[in-house]
Amino acid sequence: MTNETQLHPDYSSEKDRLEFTKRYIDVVIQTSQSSKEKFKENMEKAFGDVDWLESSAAYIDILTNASFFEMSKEELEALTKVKKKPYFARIDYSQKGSNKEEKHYIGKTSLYQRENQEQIIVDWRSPIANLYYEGRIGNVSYEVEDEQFEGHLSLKRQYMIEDGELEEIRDIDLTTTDELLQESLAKSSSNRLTEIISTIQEEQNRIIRADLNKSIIVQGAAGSGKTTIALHRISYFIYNYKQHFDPRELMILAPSSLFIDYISEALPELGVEKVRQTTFSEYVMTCLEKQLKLTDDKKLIELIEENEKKTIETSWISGFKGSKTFRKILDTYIEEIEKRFYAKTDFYVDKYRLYSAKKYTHLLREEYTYLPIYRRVEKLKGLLQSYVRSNKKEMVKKVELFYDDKIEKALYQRKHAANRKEYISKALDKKAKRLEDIKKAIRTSVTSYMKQFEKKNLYTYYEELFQDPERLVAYSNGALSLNKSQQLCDYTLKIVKKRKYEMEDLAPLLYLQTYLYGIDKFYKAKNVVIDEAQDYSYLQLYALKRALETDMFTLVGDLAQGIHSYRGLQSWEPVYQDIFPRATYTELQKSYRTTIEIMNEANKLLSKLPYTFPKVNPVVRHGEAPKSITYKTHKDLSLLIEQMVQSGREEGFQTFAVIGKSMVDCVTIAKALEEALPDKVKLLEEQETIPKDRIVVVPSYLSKGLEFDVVMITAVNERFHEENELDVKLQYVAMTRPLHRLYFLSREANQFI
Ligand SMILES: Nc1ncnc2c1ncn2[C@@H]1O[C@H](COP(=O)(O)OP(=O)(O)OP(=O)(O)O)[C@@H](O)[C@H]1O
Repeated sequence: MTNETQLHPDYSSEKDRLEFTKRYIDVVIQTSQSSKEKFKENMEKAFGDVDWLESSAAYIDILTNASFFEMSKEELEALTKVKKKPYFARIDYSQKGSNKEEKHYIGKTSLYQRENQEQIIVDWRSPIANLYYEGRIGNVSYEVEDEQFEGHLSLKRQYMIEDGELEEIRDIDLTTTDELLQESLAKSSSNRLTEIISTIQEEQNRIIRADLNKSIIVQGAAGSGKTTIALHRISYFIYNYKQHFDPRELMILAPSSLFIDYISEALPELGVEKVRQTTFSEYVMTCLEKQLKLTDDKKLIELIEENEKKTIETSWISGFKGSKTFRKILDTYIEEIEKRFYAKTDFYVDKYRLYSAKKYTHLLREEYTYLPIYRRVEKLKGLLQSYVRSNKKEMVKKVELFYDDKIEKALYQRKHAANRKEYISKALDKKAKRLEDIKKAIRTSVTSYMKQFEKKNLYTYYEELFQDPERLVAYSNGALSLNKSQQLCDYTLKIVKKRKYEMEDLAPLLYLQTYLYGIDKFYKAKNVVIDEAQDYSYLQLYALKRALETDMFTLVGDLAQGIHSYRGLQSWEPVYQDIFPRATYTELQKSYRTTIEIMNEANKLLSKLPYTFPKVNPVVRHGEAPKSITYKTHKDLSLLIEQMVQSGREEGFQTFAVIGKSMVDCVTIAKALEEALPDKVKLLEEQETIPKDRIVVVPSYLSKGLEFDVVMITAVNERFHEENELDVKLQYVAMTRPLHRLYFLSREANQFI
């Protein structure tokens, strides 16, 4: 604790307040574990020795009122977690027209008295806490459910509380630079995702709190806090909609399991651990209720290594299958499939016409369009069955009456006994036969009527789509040449015939499933957060929106890091113009991760990309400039890395990564390092957890989204080429991973851009 803090005029009262809050939390936790009756006793035990509370209105209220702490299990768990740091800020606010100044202590979770609504800790997600993030000292306003409140903000104060002890008090106003942010950024990279609540910046706060009923698209520079914001927005959503939404109705789509592992550390702290976390491919398979055999998604790697001519020649197919043109092809295909379900004949039971083909088709194409095709057919089948059921008796009766009438007439009219007997006996036989026929027709007519319609599964439909290149050209309205169509069909059929699929087939499959068979309600999340959204194709996003029947999406991404752009997005425009027209589009240019020196170098690469991005602004934090070092042998390289890690550790850094362009280079590096430093190195492949205590070796394309204190971009045999867009992006991604230090290690000087 600094002397300055102790000299702060409010030091003593703030210390008391913290003490009070901590003890209070203890009592609530203790009492909830025993019984409510014990509450008063616990309170007296906890506060019996203090006199500074005697006059506190809150304390008196508490004593007379034990019912306030009926908390849910979740609330109690949240409280237990924050005990050592119950709040991080305070604002003093007075409502317009009132001269009463309210002190609000802001923390990760709230604690309040149910009876008089007086809050001991205000949740950072509550409306009034917005003043901490947005409000300047002076006249301010905030909104609660569309109602505007005006007032005056006289104090914004931050606290550093470590292990339950008040370390520092800082009053902030317009002129003070946000020191807490600076300090938070200077820390080493363990557990950082969780620690930003106190330092969320205004532009980030606006995104977190943006209208939850609308989608939002964020183009954010590397390190601008996209992942962090996305997670906090979920937390904010849960807080605001806890009455209406189950957290399981929210879904985070992450780029890989590795990434899920990385963010899941942050989730419990934010109270969002119950949210569904999955990847796009896993989610599609859930919706299809089938574990598909996916081919290895090696295209990117092959493009990086440039050793697969075939991949380069066919990579347009990946892009095409995610395009708007392909969506139109699917739409036409679906329309064509729908037509196959138009009825050709009227529906008869025996000789009775119960339903006309015209009416049937009308229902199918006009009335039931809210249902997927196969469900419409099911519904119509049910409708025919109910017609049969309700006409059954009458049809049987008609037959009976017809024969009974004949028999009766014969009884009176036929004079000759033998003749009459024979006639009646035949009539009875006929009647029995007709009744049998009609009963059989009643049982079978619906099934046999439905036989005119095809019954195929999704995978057959998908395969059939590629069986006729000419038809595809027609469906595409000429956008696809016959030549290309042939190439597309040959390429796809070769795989799907074996019932295998590529990553790029998943969106079309999801789309067809949605329109042909439908998606089970249970799988439909109502609100979706997508990180690294730039790697999604138009069709992936479109299909998701249709499948989930919601447009409440939070999309965060960075086109400059779009290393999958051969199949992903080239621009956000089609997303906000076409898919989510209600969306708000925002750009974040400020980067919090790294130092000015590192960001300046990374910015130089941005200008080599075919986009017009403004330069990324690093938050004012200086560090060492990136260094380039050449080495000769593998042994030299591992020595070099070892030294850097060693000196980094001495400076207090904890996480170290060696990033190579390709996996091939990484394997070489990892081998060399492993020899020098056995058991201290980890080569990171997809689907793995990141060990904190090891030097991580990771290929550039897998390092996206991750961060480390120290990064050593290393080239053995690979080179990053300036004229290759993918290479520029890969190097940019790698360069924006470090928090504090960046080194370039290569055998020759020209291996980096
Ligand atoms: N307001 C903030 N206060 C403190 N730290 C912050 C803040 N915003 C972001 N950070 C930190 O900056 C780093 C980058 O954040 P994050 O990983 O969310 O960025 P990103 O935009 O997803 O980056 P990338 O695109 O490179 O994956 C993290 O360490 C995060 O904790």
